[in-house]
Order: sequence, then C-alpha cells, then structure tokens
Amino acid sequence: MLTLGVNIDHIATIRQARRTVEPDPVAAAVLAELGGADGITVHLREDRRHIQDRDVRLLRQTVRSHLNLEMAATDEMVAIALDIKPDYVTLVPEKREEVTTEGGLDIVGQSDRIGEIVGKLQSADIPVSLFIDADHAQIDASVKVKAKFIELHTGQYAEAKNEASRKKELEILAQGCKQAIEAGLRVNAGHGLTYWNVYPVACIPGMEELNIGHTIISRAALVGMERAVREMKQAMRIQ
Ligand SMILES: CC(=O)[C@@H](O)[C@H](O)COP(=O)(O)O
Ligand SMILES: NCC(=O)COP(=O)(O)O
Repeated sequence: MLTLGVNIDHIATIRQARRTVEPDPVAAAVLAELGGADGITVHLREDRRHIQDRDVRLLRQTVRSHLNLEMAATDEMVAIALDIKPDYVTLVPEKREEVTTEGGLDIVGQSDRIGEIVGKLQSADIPVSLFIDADHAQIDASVKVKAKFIELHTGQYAEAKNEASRKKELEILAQGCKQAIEAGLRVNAGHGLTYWNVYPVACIPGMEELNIGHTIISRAALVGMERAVREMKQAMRIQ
C-alpha cells in the first residue's frame, strides 16, 4: 500500500531564518503524524541550513511512524546515522551552493564508496535508500552495492514544461520502477511533488513511499499541518 513520508526540513528553514526556537520540527512531526503521515523525513545537511543535529536526536525519540534520515555520503553523516539509528537512511547528493537537491546521486561513478557506506549502515540494521535518477545504469549499480531501496528523483517530472514532457518523464519513472523491482529493489520517489502533480506518480505500480516536503509545508503555513498532510493523502488517493 502506497505511503506518504513527510519531509519537515522547511519547518526548520522558518526557524533558522531568525536562528530562534520556533517553529519546532519536533512539534511539526507530531502534527504531521496526527494528519496521517506514514513517515517523517529530514535532511541533515552538511551546512545545517535547516535541520539541526538536535532535531534528529529528538525526532528519534518522538516519531511514532518511521524516521528517514536523508544525508550525504560522508564519514561525518555515517557516524551520526550509526549513533542515532534512524529507521532508514537515504543517501542524497549535496552541494553547499545548491538551493535544493539538483539531481540523483551518482552510484556508477563511486560504487566502491557507496557500497562501503551501504555495508556499514545495513550491518547496523539501518536499511539504505539511494536517491537516484531513473537511469538504467544507476539502478543496476544500486543493486550491485546491495542497497535495499532506491528513491527515484521526480524533479524532472515535476519541472516538465508541458504535457508531452510530463508524460515522457512519467514513463521514465515507471520504467525505472519496473526495472528496480524486477532486480529486487524496493522503490520510493520524491522531489518537487505537489498536490497537483502527485497522483500520476502515486499510480506507478510497485511504488512504496512518496517523500514530499516543500509543498506540504507551504500549505501547512496557510491551513495547518494536519490538514495539509490529510489533503496530500487525499491527492494521492490513499485516504
Ligand atoms: C533529496 C530531496 O529531494 C529532498 O528530500 C531534499 O531534502 C531537498 O533538500 P532541501 O530540503 O534542503 O530542499
Ligand atoms: N526526497 C524528497 C523529499 O524528501 C522532499 O522533497 P520536496 O518535496 O521538498 O521537493
């Protein structure tokens, strides 16, 4: 059954705008779960622009659904993940100068490094998801490094300028999902999904969880977190 992971990074963006204590991502996670979130996702970035280490530690103790820690493939982040033990880790690419994630992680070009990190985390019973483009070679490489999951980057679908491009990107995602499942991977998806574009992705056979953040937090700022999450599950037709 398709599930929704709510990324609460941008609750922390509002707090960090004043370097203060509110809004608290921990409180936001409680409300997101009351609204029906099946999981909570946070991206602890190297530059700590939004989510802080303190948030992840407290969320580990308070999240009732499941906690997905997005992180770069660095020694620092591996040590933090091994210490805090999220329910799963999603390895994502990171550039300090980026506004947001700009693409999928390159597994093909660094498979030894990624394989080492996947091995370390999964040996500590922390399943790993790899945030990748729906690319044949990247999916193959994800199998080779023994990741349990991939998360298909939906940014190109989300940013498609017209119906024809949207359809093309959706087909690429569907083919990627099919290839991954046939190879034994579990498949999530995310980035740039909104109330208006999510349903076709939700319909891709075999898709397990959609990780959605910015659009939910944007709506929550106007109507409240519980309603924003409930309405996203309605948009996905899972509630
Ligand atoms: C990997 C991805 O697409 C997002 O989950 C990521 O968290 C985006 O980074 P920001 O939340 O900092 O925009
Ligand atoms: N991995 C995608 C995610 O967690 C949220 O991305 P977005 O919805 O904030 O673009």
